This record gives sequence, structure tokens and C-alpha cells, in this order.
Amino acid sequence: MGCEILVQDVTVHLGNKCILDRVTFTVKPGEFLGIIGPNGAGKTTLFQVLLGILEPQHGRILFEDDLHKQLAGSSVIGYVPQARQMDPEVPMTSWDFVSLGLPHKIRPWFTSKDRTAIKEALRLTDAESLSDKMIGKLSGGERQRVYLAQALVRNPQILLLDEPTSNLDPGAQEKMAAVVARICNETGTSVLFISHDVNLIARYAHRILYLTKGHYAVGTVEEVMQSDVLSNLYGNTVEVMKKGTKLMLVSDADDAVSSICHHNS
Ligand SMILES: Nc1ncnc2c1ncn2[C@@H]1O[C@H](COP(=O)(O)OP(=O)(O)OP(=O)(O)O)[C@@H](O)[C@H]1O
Repeated sequence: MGCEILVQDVTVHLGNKCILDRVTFTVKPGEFLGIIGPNGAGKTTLFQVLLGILEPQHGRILFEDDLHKQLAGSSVIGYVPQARQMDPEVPMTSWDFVSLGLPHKIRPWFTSKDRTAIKEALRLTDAESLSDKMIGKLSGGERQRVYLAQALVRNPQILLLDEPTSNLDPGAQEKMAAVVARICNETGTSVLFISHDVNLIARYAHRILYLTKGHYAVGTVEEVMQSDVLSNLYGNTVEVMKKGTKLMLVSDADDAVSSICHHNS
């Protein structure tokens, strides 16, 4: 089951910079929201606010379930942070690693409920066959799916994924995004997925949040990926071009073009 997230008027200043300026949007239960934007736009900062790590100077976040009962944020969120280093020699299988997502469980005292939860998390992420493999020996794409399984093992209502496809080849990126979309559909989990690849996001997300330094736009890909909308966000002429099903940006604003990856996938 997912939950509705209401981000209302959130403003964050760090140092003397305004990182998020009155950001308002909602995410429905079971919705896949893609978040894109250039480096330093405040995407991770937004996740820190959602996780309760960073208190906004203004505005608030509400989490509500289907009955519109307000929920405690930390217990409902699964989080996969930006790329982590993993020692290839770490003596831990994927199963062990996923089990660390359970509250205070150490072998051999798993209950059958714990084992079922781990198995289900590995199934949802298409990682069952990796269960007995050493985590440090997995490929980048396999490891990302195991990280995702760890975030899922407590059955969260919201998933925050910070660039889960960075450093993956196009095939592994596609697989990761497809797995996340399936989890969203199957479990009703609300997903916020940060990526620099708008074409990947466009294939899977229901809507996108496009953040630039101090500005944002939210809507469907068709609504947001418009030349006038992006030109407004960047304060510079940005042309959105479509080649077949691929979107491309042409602009004098360097960060507009570099914020979007182009793949042949
Ligand atoms: N503690 C801090 N004090 C001052 N500035 C900070 C602090 N933490 C982050 N920043 C700045 O806030 C801005 C937003 O950072 P954030 O990590 O949210 O961006 P991002 O959109 O996730 O970028 P990327 O795509 O590179 O991951 C950056 O300019 C960063 O340098």
C-alpha cells in the first residue's frame, strides 16, 4: 500500500543559497514520480527534507494513507542513497545484506515472517537468483537491485531512489527502471526516482518534477518537457526537440543540456 505525499511550499536555504524555493507538489499512492534536473538543483536536498534529516525554513510535508490518516514519516519510507562503494571482499551474501533492512534481526534468529519478507523483497527486485551470491562480487546493476531489496524489506509505503541508475549501462538502467515500475504497480508503493536520463524517466514515470536552481515544474512529461516551460526554468532559451521517441535539449545554458543524458536504449 502506498501513501499520499503532500509537499507544501517547502523552502530550504543552505549557507547563503536558496536551494528549494516554495516547492509544492503531491505524489499519489502508487504513483511513480521522476525527478530530474542539473547537478546542484536540490534533488538530494528534497529527499533529505522528505526523510526528516533536514528541516525546511518554510513549508511542510504531510504523509497520508488512503484513509487520510497522518503517518509518521520515518516508518514508511524506504531509501536508496546515491551510489555507494562496496568492498568486493565484504563477507556478506545478498540475503544477508537485505536482512540488514529488517529491524534488529541477526541470524540465526530470523522468524519465518522475516524470511518471507526477505524472499519477497528479492522476488520483487528480480534478485532471487542473487540470494546466495556475495554482495561485493555482483555487477553494478545486480547490486543496485539488492540495495533496492534492502529498502523494500520493511514494506515501505514510499520509496526514495537517488540516482539508482547512475554508472549502469543502458541495459541495466532499463532493467532497474522496469523493476521499480513493476513494484509501484504491484505493491502500490509511491516512488520518487531521481535520474539524469529524461528518456528513461519518460518511459516509466507517471509524472516528472523538473528542478533547476531555485525553480521547478511538475506535470506529465508532455506538460513539462516543453521549450517554453524549460526556458522559464533556466531563464535562458531551451529548445526541446523530439527525434522519434527521444527527447533532446538544445540550449546555450550548459547545465540544461548536461542535465539530460542521451542513450540509444
Ligand atoms: N550543508 C550544505 N551547506 C551549503 N550548501 C550545501 C550543503 N549541502 C548541499 N549544499 C548545496 O546545495 C545544492 C544542492 O545540492 P543537492 O545535493 O541537493 O543537489 P542535486 O540536485 O542532488 O545534485 P546532483 O545531481 O549533483 O546530485 C548544491 O549546490 C550543494 O553544493
